[in-house]
Amino acid sequence: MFSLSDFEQFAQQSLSSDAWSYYSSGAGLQQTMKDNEAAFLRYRLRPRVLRDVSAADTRTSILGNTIDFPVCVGVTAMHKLAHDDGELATARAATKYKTCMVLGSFSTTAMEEVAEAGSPGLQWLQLYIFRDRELTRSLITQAERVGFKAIVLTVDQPVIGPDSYKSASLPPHISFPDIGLSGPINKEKVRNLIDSSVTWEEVDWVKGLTKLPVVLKGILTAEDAVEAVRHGVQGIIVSNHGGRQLDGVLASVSGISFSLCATS
Ligand SMILES: Cc1cc2nc3c(=O)[nH]c(=O)nc-3n(C[C@H](O)[C@H](O)[C@H](O)COP(=O)(O)O)c2cc1C
Ligand SMILES: CCCCCCC(=O)C(=O)O
Repeated sequence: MFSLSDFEQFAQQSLSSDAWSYYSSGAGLQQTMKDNEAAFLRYRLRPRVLRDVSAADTRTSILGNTIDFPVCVGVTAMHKLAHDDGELATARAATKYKTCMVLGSFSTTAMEEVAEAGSPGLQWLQLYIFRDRELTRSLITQAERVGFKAIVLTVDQPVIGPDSYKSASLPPHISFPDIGLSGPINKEKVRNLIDSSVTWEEVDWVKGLTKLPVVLKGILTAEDAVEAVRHGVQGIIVSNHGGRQLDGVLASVSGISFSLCATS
């Protein structure tokens, strides 16, 4: 396998049809999902010259931690849909290549085990604001305890979109140990966990609960980037959730320039 499309082809052949459709689909007519890729293809780089590249170094730092190259393992739920090793395998790989992994709240492996498998690598926790605020708080406390270095609060998913998993229940081997749900899990039950009434107040609430940096994931507009800065978050991830939530919104990469202009 040489390219992402080789890998994609292999995945399609190896996965169950529900898992493949979960990993590869977008919301609605998938206009935004398709545009994410098309927008990347439209961008062109502006190379600068005469910069002494005799010792090229791809290392960079994110929120004060060094990674070997500027690509991280973004958050995706339910790694055990793809392989029994689930998030343990992803964590090992991220650590091997010295980059950051963002573990999902909907991890199919306990946070503690993922932290151990990825040690001493860099890991962040992705968080939802659950209706159950104690559960939300306990995930933050646990992330601090196991040594995660940031909280990534997903703000573009107050409701899990209807296209997120095709069947009504998840396969029986799928469980969410940190959330206390074991299989077979009903999809509606998962959707009902998330609080759709969240506002910027909850951002302040999360910030008040932890000393870890808080990163907002799912900002697409200049206005919200400015608001995020006003609320004192340490980072934003410009994203449309892979076109999996709202169809018809702008491509993630197009949001980056708006957000950069606004925050600078
Ligand atoms: C299979 C799959 C599962 C995902 N699960 C989550 C999740 O649990 N939480 C989350 O915030 N984003 C989730 N995402 C969205 C990704 O983190 C990411 O936003 C998306 O792949 C697109 O990249 P972009 O953010 O650069 O647009 C998931 C995406 C995919 C493809
Ligand atoms: C039925 C579980 C759905 C979890 C949603 C995770 C997510 O954000 C995604 O895009 O998928």
